[in-house]
Amino acid sequence: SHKWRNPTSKGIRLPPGSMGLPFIGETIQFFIPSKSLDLHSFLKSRINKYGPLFQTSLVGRSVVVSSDPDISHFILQQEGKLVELWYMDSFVRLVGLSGSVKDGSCIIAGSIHKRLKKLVFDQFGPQNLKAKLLPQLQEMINQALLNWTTQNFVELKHACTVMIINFTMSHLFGYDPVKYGEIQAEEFTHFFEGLMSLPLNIPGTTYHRCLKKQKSTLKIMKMMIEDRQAKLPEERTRGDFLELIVEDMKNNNLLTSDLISYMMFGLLLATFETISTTLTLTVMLLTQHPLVVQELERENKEIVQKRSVETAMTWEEFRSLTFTKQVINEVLRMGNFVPGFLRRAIKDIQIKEYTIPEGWTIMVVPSAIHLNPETYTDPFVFNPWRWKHLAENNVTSAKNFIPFGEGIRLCPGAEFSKVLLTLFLNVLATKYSWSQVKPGEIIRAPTMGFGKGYYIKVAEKSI
Ligand code: HEM
Repeated sequence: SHKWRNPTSKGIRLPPGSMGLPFIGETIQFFIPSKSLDLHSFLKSRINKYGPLFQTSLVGRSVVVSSDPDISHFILQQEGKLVELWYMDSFVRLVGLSGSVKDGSCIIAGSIHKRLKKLVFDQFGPQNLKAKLLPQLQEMINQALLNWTTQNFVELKHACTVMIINFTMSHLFGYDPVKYGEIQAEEFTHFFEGLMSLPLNIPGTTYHRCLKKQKSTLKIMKMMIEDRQAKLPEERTRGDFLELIVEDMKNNNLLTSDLISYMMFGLLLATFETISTTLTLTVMLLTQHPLVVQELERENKEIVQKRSVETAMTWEEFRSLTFTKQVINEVLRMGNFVPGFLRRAIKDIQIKEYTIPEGWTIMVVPSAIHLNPETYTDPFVFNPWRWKHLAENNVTSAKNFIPFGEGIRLCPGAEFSKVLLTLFLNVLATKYSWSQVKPGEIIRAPTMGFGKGYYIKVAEKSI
């Protein structure tokens, strides 16, 4: 480890670990693709060697990695006090979270953060889900699946991406393709890989393509906002997300159309990437576990036997899909789609005998928590039934299951995501059958991807 980097002169003790090579640090090891759901080898080897809290150096930054449930819980509770949100520079630039890209800091903080978060909660939270989104999501899922049966095969992540982008744009943002042109959702399929690629803004690179797509989408979003502002009095009936925002903009001049267009773009990204990845992994795992599919069918039969199959599912019926939700929990536990939650220490932080110096990056890794054999017996076995047992024995406290984060930065799309995933699973497993065109491949680098794609053929189930 490099002495010049370690402020040991202050007499503080840093967590164990190695800073690797000058400047590059251990970045290369961190980005080496791993092809399983197991803990990434970068983490595994370091946790074995140094314990659950260790130091490293990534993309030119000094980082402390936490894989300990209690330390992670503590850190995630310190937002605004000892830590603040921090994302990698290339990510920040593309998502547009930041006005000042130089130090990667995020300006959506404090009172603006609170306000925007409330807006997102209002739109994506339980109340609106129950009142409005549940039937809309069912329609989206039914239409998409029916459409997939007409195709020779679908690449699942791509197909889900298109489904979700079209839904978010039309139902939440009130997008009108006649007015603004087709959204070209398929161009977003590799957007996230672009975020994680080298930030070289040269024509031909993935990063350049992403920036271009971002720019054109932001322009459309800004037009949508301004058009809606102009029409507000007579169009106050849609009750969609854009209407809520535009109402709020009237009373707060910090909420400019530039800021809001960035936020909408960020929301779009947050929605499609996480959910399409989760859905793809879900189908992959179900294909390997036919007993789970049988149980999903059994649960559905029990619930719908009281009514015609064609009627939409009610909120009460939805709530009683206990096993289906256990499957989703199990996929979220094993999937770990967000490889690390990033924070920056705004003060020196004392943790046991160690100090995390001010300015350092802290990465909380949920995978280490979700794959901990002390909490989850045989953590690499896909076993949705374990959740019944876990609930009965009160094993999983909030600290041991954090797929949506924790604290002030808790994902405001958590309920929405769970409803969408549960509904999709219900419809797929009960009305459709599918076969793999070829086995899928899971690649973590460190975010999850599916290599050349996961291709399936979908057919309606003969009843
Ligand atoms: C399976 C689906 C999803 C997963 C696993 C997920 C996961 C997460 C996690 C772990 C965080 C916290 C990150 C941190 O603390 O650094 C987060 C934040 C966030 N998520 Fe999600 N998310 C999902 C879907 C969604 C959806 C559908 C939306 C759309 C509303 C959304 C919007 C957001 C936003 C706006 C934040 C930032 C919150 C803040 O900074 O306060 N997410 N998500």
